[in-house]
Amino acid sequence: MGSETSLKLPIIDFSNLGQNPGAAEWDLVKSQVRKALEEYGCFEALFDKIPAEIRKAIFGAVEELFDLPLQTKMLNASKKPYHGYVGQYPQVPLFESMGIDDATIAEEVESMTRILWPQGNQNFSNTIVSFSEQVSELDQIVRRMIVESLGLEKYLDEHMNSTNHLLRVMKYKGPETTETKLGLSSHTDKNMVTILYQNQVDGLELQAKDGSWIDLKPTPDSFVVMIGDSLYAWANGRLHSPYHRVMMRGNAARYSVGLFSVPKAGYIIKAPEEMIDEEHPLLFKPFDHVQFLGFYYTEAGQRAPSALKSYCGV
Ligand SMILES: O=C(O)CCC(=O)C(=O)O
Ligand SMILES: [Fe+2]
Repeated sequence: MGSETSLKLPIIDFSNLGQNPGAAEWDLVKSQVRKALEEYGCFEALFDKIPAEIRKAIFGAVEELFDLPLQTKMLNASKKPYHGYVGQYPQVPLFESMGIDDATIAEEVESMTRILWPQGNQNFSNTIVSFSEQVSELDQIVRRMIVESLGLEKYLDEHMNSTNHLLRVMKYKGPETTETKLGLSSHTDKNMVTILYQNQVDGLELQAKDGSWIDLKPTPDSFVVMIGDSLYAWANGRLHSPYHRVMMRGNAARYSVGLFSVPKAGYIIKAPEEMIDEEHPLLFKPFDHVQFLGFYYTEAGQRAPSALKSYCGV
């Protein structure tokens, strides 16, 4: 199971898309997205609409945040798991992260910013909001392509309105030994779609369907797009939600930023009837993502090989 592989993730170029679903380029990219998500549940996306200043500024903002004293960061301790500050976990000592709910909404980000910088930090909140807005455009393009390729157009608005955007920023210290050390344990994401952007320190690994681990080495221009369990359930298993982990080497710190489209509390995730037939019997009973997360963070949920299956598998 633990073997390395020379498999490479597909790289999909979104740079030449007009805002024009139905054009030839749109359909071509859509078919690449579908294929990559069936096979890997993940791909690298080239998306040049995000200006270089914002790409650069985001890591400045992230470093500034993690450089705050621990007590300050802990002021934003999480109400929901992984939504606020997380760090100093004995099982993943190199890892810390901060979640920013509704990261595309300026007032929400500003009020969270004031917790950390009572005197305000407009530069920080502006950077977070612009980055999140730009990346959420890629999230919307990808999800629209998914909905179309599954033939679920009539659910497009419902699907798009069913989520909020959570931005999580992550820091992994370098282990500063010659050994490779665990940065973040293997898991599947529980949300709909995750889009990751990293500084140039690699470490993210993705498990292919054959069990081998692919080292991701995204270029400075690319984003890693990944499917979570909620979309896997909605598509009734047609798209893969991959296990992934972070393994750290060397001295340099790795910074990454993830935009997570997260189903709203109270929204029931239910595979549309179009997804169910003799070849594709229903995999999961309808569920509320927030309640599912509640189960995931219990001991039984953490132990289960697939928390979603244990929670609501048919
Ligand atoms: O840091 C990364 O690249 C991955 C983070 C991750 O998998 C997660 O936050 O769910
Ligand atoms: Fe993840």
